[in-house]
Amino acid sequence: MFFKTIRNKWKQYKFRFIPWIALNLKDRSVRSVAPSEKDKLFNDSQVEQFLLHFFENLEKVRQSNAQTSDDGDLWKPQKLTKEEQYLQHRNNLRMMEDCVGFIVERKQSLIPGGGTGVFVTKGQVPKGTVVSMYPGTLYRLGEPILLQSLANPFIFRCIDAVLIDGNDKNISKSIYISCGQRDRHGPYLTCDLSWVTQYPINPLAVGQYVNNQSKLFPANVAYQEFDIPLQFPFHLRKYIPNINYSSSIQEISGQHRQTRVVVLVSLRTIEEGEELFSSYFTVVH
Ligand SMILES: C[S@@+](CC[C@H](N)C(=O)[O-])C[C@H]1O[C@@H](n2cnc3c(N)ncnc32)[C@H](O)[C@@H]1O
Repeated sequence: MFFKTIRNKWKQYKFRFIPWIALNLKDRSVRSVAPSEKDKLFNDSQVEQFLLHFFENLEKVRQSNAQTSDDGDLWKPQKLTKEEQYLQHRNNLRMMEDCVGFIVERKQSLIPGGGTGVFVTKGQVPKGTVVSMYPGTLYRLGEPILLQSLANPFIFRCIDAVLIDGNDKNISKSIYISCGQRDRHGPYLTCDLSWVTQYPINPLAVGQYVNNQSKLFPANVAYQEFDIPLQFPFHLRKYIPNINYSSSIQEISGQHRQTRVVVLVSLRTIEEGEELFSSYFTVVH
């Protein structure tokens, strides 16, 4: 009876972040989304085109920096020294500025006690642009997330109840890396392992640090889900900052499970120096 009540309550729970974050925050203004919109500010093909374009540009930078011609598609970010990771990150930030006209980075939040936030540190973001991605391990209904989720403020909830653990530390980090290693094809990664470090290869993959809006700082970005299609180019999958907790090839059917990504889309023009704020309390009716 008790578990049934909890299960029903959970089914009705519609906010983006799980309950123990809600308890932490004083300002719980809700962003309400009508069913017809399905919370999409951008259509799926626009998100796909954006990601293809951005990842192709990351790939160009990688190829132009490849030290030997025979390393092909080999991707070993975890083998780089801290300094090499930093240089690679700086090159990719420069690419970001050329490619989309702005840069986003993590910095101390403007909210007292708000920890780290995400800022537009260069350029201007036009309304309706992908500014960031929410990285992490994807858990479908029934997959074991309880242990990782305890006191973890980085568990994001998709509209269809898929959970994303975007914590870059402790057990969450170990699980993400081991799922990424499990799903690699020989030397070729199918997700980005670097967002758990200080210097993500994909500079968009910092969306888990975006703080919740307040009266003083209303939301300027909103979350939007997108399932990466199976035909998405294999050589660009190494820039996707998400991985399924269960193997991407389903045991029973042998079918491939799609990878979910969550992008953060600007709700208005965002100027250089502004911090990004979302609504943790988006409710979809
Ligand atoms: C998903 S994390 C965001 C990243 C976080 N700022 C950090 O440094 O790790 C969510 C946590 O950030 C903090 N946070 C987010 N929005 C906030 C706000 N408007 N005011 C105070 N703290 C906030 C709360 O501690 C919350 O549990």
